[in-house]
Amino acid sequence: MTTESTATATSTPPILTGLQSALPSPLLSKILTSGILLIGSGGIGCELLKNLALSGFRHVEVVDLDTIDVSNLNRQFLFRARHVGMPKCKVASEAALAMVPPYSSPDGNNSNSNEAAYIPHHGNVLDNSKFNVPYLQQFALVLNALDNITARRRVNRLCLAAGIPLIEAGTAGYLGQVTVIHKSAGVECYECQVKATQKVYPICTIRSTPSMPVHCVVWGKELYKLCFGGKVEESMLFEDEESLRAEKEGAAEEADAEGKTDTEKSTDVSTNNMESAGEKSTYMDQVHNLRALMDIGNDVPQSKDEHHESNLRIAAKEALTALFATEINKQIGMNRYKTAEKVPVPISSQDLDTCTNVDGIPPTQRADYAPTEIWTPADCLVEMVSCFIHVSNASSPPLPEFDKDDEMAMRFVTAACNLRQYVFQIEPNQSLYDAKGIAGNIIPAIATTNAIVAGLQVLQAFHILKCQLEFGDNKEEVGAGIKKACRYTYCLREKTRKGYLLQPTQLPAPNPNCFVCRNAIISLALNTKEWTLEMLLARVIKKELGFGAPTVLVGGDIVYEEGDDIDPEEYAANLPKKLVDLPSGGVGHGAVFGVEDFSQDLEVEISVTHKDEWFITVEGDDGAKKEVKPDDREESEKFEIGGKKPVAAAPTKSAADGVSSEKDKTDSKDDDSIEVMDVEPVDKPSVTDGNSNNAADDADSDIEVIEVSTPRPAAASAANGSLSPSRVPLKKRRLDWDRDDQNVDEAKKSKTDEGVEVIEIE
Ligand SMILES: Nc1ncnc2c1ncn2[C@@H]1O[C@H](COP(=O)(O)OP(=O)(O)OP(=O)(O)O)[C@@H](O)[C@H]1O
Ligand SMILES: [Zn+2]
Repeated sequence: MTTESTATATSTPPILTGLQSALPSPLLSKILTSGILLIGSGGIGCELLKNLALSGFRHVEVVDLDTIDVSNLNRQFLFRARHVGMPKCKVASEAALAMVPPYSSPDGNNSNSNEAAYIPHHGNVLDNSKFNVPYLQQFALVLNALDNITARRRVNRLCLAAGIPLIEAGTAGYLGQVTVIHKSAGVECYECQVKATQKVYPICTIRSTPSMPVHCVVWGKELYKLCFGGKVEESMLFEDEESLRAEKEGAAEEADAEGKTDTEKSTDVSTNNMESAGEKSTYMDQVHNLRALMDIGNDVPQSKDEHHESNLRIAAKEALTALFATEINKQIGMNRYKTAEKVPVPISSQDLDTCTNVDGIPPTQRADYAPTEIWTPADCLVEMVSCFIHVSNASSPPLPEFDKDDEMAMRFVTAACNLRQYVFQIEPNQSLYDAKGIAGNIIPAIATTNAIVAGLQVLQAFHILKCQLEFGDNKEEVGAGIKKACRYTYCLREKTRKGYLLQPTQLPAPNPNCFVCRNAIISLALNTKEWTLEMLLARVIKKELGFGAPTVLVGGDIVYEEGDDIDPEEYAANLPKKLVDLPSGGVGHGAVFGVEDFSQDLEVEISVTHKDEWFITVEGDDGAKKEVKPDDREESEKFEIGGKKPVAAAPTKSAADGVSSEKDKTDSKDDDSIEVMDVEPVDKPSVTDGNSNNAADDADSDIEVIEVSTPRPAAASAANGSLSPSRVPLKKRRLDWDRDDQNVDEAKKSKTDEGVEVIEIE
């Protein structure tokens, strides 16, 4: 646990007076006493913290693993330039705490219980030693403001196991969605739906501690701008003397305001940022030098002599050494990467030496070059140097902005991205082809969408608290209340037929085949004679199914176990064994084995189909699928989750179609995948009146359920890997005051007064 921020009531609370008139007093009392856990203090998280503070919440804990980067400042508005490098959760908690209205109870009692505490935890929510079921059970509810599937999955499972409601949200550009997940409400969980295949990456900031390839592609694009851009200051990696000075002054003021002594200021490095505030990065001077040698931004063009190329190589080596070694070492020394999954490893000096090796051939100029190959660190460096030389020799300047269709830009970004991946040990490395796919799908994050979504989350929090207030410890009733009151709301890009951009729908029922919330048996097809237990654990049980510390049981006997108190050697002998050769009868065709994870309170059974022939299947113009050729992927990629249950005889190849869909599924479950469905304006849905959904009728008089004729959701279902984009709601609702457009304003006003969750956005 890091530092705790507290504030006490002082005088008449002006904002709380406003809250007192806006919220019913029992709800306000509940808000004042409820503990809230927020996971993620980035784009959505900052908005949420501000909303929570201004709504009067006084007990909030915030988990985030990242530190503040310059690129966060444009919309993560709780952060200032002087905070760069500090933990996001700490700065955000302190900024939000300052917004909490002071509170004095009606009897004038300013006791300690009225003290507000916003507690930051600079850590990874995947860390089971801290963020586990008992920890979550302290809170009334959990709010997610995350940006990746792995963490969302983890919080989903923890909340289900702890029986704590989770308000999940995500945005992708203009699209967003919010929903409520709660075990006793009997509603869909985060993992109930298979994700669609289209991916976009709604990012416009740089992760200081990257964890996914997309973070490194974004960084590579900014490095392109820094090295080749017409306006170097537009790169998120740029820093100038002025902002450094402001940063230093800000940090000093902050330390003074906190009453820190000089000794504290000099020693309090990890939390206060004093030591690094205003300190120049190690690469900026070298980059300026390199730009000058390439004649970028020079007032007077450089004259180039016969030493020019070797000077350029030396400058390139200095800049790349600063970027991929010196700066990394400096940040490691300042404990900046303490939440990284693996300790970063600077690029070796041996590799960096290749920058000045005139014989080095860039991978893209080799005879056997293929855009799908993965470059080594040395390849990446040679490729980057060749880009610098290319630009320096070109008759016209490079494109000022990265363009994925510009060949040099793509080579440069692929190499830069991979070098950063090597440093942070992020897999899988990206071929030029892969990196292009990611680079082309990065869309800007939009602050307004984050703000709208965070507002909706807090309104859902009010509903949950009201249910907890009304039904107390009666879990079933609280669950039923949540199911009735809460909404799955889509934030659309196109207005609905009646002109609304928010579309609330009933919380969907769980998928009966969900192994997470419905304990459904998972079917798994793979080659049981080729797969080892080790492959199964890494590729399927951990990566695909998200188990953290699995125990594997075959025939009721443990064949593998992980955990803090387990000796890793105990089951090591089983790891290289083929599945069919495992003890207790092995895992062959038709076998059912168990996997448990006590950290997530999760137990599943996996039913296995042996399959040894895999084919690539394509869909013809007529929609029919046909197998075109044997699948030559690595063995560990040839498996299928879901699909057909095992049959008595070994299946023929036609018994296990869907190789292509298997590939799609694998793709779509990448941690960094983000799916957005096409956005369709809601045009004239066919209203089958009279069939309006009962729950909505009796739950909310303000919502009417109408049926839509097509299986396509009228709403956009979006989010950064967040909710259930492929879900196709059969029902669609609209506000009843929407029925008569002329009365919308009046009706909206009256509903707003009641604090309904549907807002019209002009
Ligand atoms: N495993 C994790 N543990 C703790 N924090 C995490 C974890 N994974 C992601 N986060 C944090 O979640 C936050 C997500 O915020 P981020 O700004 O990237 O996305 P966002 O809130 O969807 O907004 P935007 O899309 O506008 O960027 C980041 O600050 C990140 O550090
Ligand atoms: Zn589920």
